[in-house]
Amino acid sequence: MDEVQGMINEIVFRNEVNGYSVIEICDEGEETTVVGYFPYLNIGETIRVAGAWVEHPDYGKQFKMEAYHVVTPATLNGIERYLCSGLIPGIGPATAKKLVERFGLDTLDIIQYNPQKLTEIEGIGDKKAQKIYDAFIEQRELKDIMLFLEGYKISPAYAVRIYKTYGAETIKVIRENPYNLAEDVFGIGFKMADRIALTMGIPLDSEYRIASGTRYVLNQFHNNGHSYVPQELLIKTSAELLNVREEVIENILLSLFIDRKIVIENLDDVKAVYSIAFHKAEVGIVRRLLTLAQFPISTVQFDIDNEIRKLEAEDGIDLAANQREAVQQAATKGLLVITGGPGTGKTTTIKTIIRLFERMGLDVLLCAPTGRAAKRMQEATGRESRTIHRLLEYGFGDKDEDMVFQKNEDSPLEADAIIVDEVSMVDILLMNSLLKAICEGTRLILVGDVDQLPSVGPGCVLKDIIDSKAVSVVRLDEIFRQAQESMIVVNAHRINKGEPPVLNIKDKDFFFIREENQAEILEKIKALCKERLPKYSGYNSHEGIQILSPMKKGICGVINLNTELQKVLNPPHFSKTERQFRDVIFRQGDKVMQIRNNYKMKWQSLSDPDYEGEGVFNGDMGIISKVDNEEQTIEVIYDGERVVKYEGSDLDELELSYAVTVHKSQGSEFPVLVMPVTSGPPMLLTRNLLYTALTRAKQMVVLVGQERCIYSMVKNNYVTRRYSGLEYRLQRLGNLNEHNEASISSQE
Ligand SMILES: Nc1ncnc2c1ncn2[C@@H]1O[C@H](COP(=O)(O)OP(=O)(O)OP(=O)(O)O)[C@@H](O)[C@H]1O
Repeated sequence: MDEVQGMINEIVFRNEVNGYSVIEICDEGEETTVVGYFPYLNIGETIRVAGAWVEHPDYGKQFKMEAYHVVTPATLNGIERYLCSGLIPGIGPATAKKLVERFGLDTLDIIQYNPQKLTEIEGIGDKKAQKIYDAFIEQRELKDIMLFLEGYKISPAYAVRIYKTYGAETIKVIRENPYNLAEDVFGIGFKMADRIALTMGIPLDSEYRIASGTRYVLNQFHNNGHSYVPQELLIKTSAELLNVREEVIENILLSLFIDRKIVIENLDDVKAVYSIAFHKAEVGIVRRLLTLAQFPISTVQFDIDNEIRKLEAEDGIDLAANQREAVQQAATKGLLVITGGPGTGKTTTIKTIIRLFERMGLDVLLCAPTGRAAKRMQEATGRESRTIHRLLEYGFGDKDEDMVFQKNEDSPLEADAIIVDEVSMVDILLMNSLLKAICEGTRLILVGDVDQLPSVGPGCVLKDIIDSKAVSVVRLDEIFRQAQESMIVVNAHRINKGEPPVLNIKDKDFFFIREENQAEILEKIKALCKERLPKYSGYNSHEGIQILSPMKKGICGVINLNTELQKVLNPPHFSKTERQFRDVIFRQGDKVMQIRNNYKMKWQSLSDPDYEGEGVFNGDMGIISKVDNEEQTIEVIYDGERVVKYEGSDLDELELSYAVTVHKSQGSEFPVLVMPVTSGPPMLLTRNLLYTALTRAKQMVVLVGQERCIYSMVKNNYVTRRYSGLEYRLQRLGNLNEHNEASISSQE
């Protein structure tokens, strides 16, 4: 085996997922190309590589790495290049130069052992010195962890994620129980954890392995929207994954049940297996909903019918019979559900309910599951509306670091009425948390469109509540004349009933452009967004025009659409800085979306820099206003007002958002919507998805693709079944309560 040594001059190519890299190393002016799977690499570092010389047909002589180790940079040039390679936020080329000029070969030791001295450099204060120290230590730890994990064939990209979860504890946690990885680290499945465990010598039939694997399968079902899993299905799936007999799983389930790690319950004729949290949530929702529904609400002093008539006269509207019914019931019942499709008057009804409640002197709180939905509700009603999380004061608890809802059964919401919009997006955990904070006697009004896609999290709460018939529901089904003018509304209702949409009526708002293949669809969408739609609609793709796609992958999937649209809508320009993060380039001027709720992320007001707050939420869209490659930060302005600074791996939470998936668009509305319609997985291309997509548009819809795909989506009434016990429990307990009431009154 040969050996070469040199300082890494350039990383010519790197696959972040598996670590395969082509690098240039330099030793005393002599350059060598080295290729191989490097878990960890940094410009400026010197490496010693063992391997063999090979001849590449295109690139000539290269050194193929078999093994290598890193030699800490030992020359001034090496240290400077190492520091400004993008490794440490806060150190760019200028700072690196100053540091090396001042501290010479001791620079890295100073950072590691005496960071206070860094403040001797102009422009570095205490805060920045601390930041540099933290990042440096993090890099050192990360390097060790990457090398450790490489022994188990874990790629650098996963190694970073694992490190982000466990920090300096990583190696200890994995040695203790590698199966923790599957539960704790986003994107790591049981199989990867299992591979590590088996390599570490844990036997195939270890009880530990079987229990972890079975719980992992159960969690997978929860992640796919199920509140429980039928026992038989869980046993079968787990036995297949773990390659053991079904009896082994059956025994493990029993011991997990005895140890109170899971719940097994007979729901009618199904043996349902739940994780504890989901079982608690489901049972809690049922109890609390029925309590609210059955709590007597007194309105004797108030002539509600008369008051509604007065409101109608003042607003110059004539409520439809079921709208009036909804307003009356909202005032007289503890719990009411209002459901209806687009244009059926939900917002008008909510507004009337609020006005009536205000006249009755009731305190009303408004909320919705996402920031965008809450904002829309606020705009439509002219009253403050918050996200459910904000309403429940989600934040750090007194005792520990965990985030908790500060509003709960011990500190309930103080209100006479609470109106929740877009309830179809609320999952069982959030619904339970909300209900915990609502006292008996507070009126709860749940509003939503039951035909929308269900929540991302487990359960189908709105549908189950409605189908159970255990609580009062008012369905709004009349499309008002004003709404009928819109083909978006008319077509949404047609699609919901399984009828094909009517396309391209002159002077209307629903367009279809025929393109046969995906490459042409993509080109057409690019042209539409760049030229035609901005001219025609007055909006642009940064503001107002939104592309939705059913899929993430493929030519017309969100990932490729964003790459391609960025090229035409925000191309590189000498005046715009940019930064590559994993496979994405973030450029000044790009439209981006936050993809996770982050309650700790700080923002600053653009108009008043002294005004600050915390929290950026899943689905928030903004524009990149600054890319600072010296500080290694990216600034995003949300709603033209809140400035958020992303550092380092925060960028994991940011995506380009010229195009977003239909699932991500739930709860949002856009003036103009463009969507590719082309073939794809039938489980995805459903009526429900098309309906949800179209109802996001307010002024114009443009579908680009193949008519037959639209028709097959309309016909595809496949609704993924979600295992949920909510409807069953509501029915059973609701009936039981009714029965008890009836028997009590007959005894009286
Ligand atoms: N009783 C009514 N009489 C006449 N017009 C009405 C009535 N109720 C609602 N409308 C009108 O119908 C249209 C749709 O109503 P609204 O916005 O309340 O429906 P929505 O269900 O909230 O719709 P979307 O879900 O699309 O926002 C509006 O233009 C509204 O003014």
